[in-house]
Amino acid sequence: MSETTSKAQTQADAQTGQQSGGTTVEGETQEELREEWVQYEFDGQPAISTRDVNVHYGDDHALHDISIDIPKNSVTALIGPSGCGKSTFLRCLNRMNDRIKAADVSGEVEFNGKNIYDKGTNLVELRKRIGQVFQSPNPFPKSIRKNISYGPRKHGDIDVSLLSRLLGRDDSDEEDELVERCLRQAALWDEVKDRLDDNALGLSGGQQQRLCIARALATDPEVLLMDEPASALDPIATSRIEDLISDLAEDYTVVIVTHSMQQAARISDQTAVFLTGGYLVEYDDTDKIFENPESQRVEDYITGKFG
Ligand SMILES: Nc1ncnc2c1ncn2[C@@H]1O[C@H](COP(=O)(O)OP(=O)(O)OP(=O)(O)O)[C@@H](O)[C@H]1O
Repeated sequence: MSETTSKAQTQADAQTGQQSGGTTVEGETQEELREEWVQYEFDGQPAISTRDVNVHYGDDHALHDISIDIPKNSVTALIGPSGCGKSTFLRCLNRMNDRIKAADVSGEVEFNGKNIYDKGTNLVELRKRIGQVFQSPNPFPKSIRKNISYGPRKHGDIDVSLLSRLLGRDDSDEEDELVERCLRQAALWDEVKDRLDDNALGLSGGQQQRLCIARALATDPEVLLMDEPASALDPIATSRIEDLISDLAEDYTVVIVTHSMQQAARISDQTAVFLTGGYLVEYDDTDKIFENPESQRVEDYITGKFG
């Protein structure tokens, strides 16, 4: 279907009843849905490319043939109604679904020229390069400093100097530099620089979430996956996280699941819209999705007719 006819065809389908009532896409394959919109094109290289990603949880087919290219150094939002597979798809991007026994993933996810689902992929290395920030802030019950340096120390990325070890000291210039860099990148340094050895659990929710972002940055990732990172925060803390995400996109690729269409519109460069049943119904520049989507279903969803 051509670009010019696709929307008209979709609307005609809706009138002839081929559309299945908006919230579901029963009877249509991902391939048929895919014909409703034009392949999203952008300048530059993708950070991640997915090809025909399917996920089953037992008999439940939770994601259908998801194929998208995610541009480097930008924010990609995944939106859609509850249960449409946003988090499942996000977890496919760094194989976090491997931890869910019932999840069966097929298809390819290409990162740095390799399919991350190939045998022999080093999962520790993969998750250092593709970090994750969760819905609720989950700092370790350790000092602010140790929250940042724990991972790099564990992986041997920070060497404690021989002198420090002989003196029984745990600190190092390398650690100090890392802690300051990550806290600055996460816009938290000024608030915590005088209490780096305090327990992180004493920070506010918004500060804890920025600490978790700083912790994710400490392993030197290329991609940050965020699953509703602001949903547990008040509006002021949310706004700080949104500003931070926009700043981070200068150096990192961010993929964010959000329930808030306003948030997706504010901070993302491109948006993928999923609908119930685990189908991708449109993927394009965020402005296009919110101002002139190709798919009638997307228009109905973003104008609040359902979902
Ligand atoms: N661990 C699991 N075991 C079995 N089924 C699961 C599991 N996680 C998700 N599912 C199912 O997969 C489908 C997609 O769920 P997922 O959490 O990915 O959707 P979502 O769009 O992120 O939802 P929400 O917006 O409510 O967080 C749902 O039908 C859900 O019940």
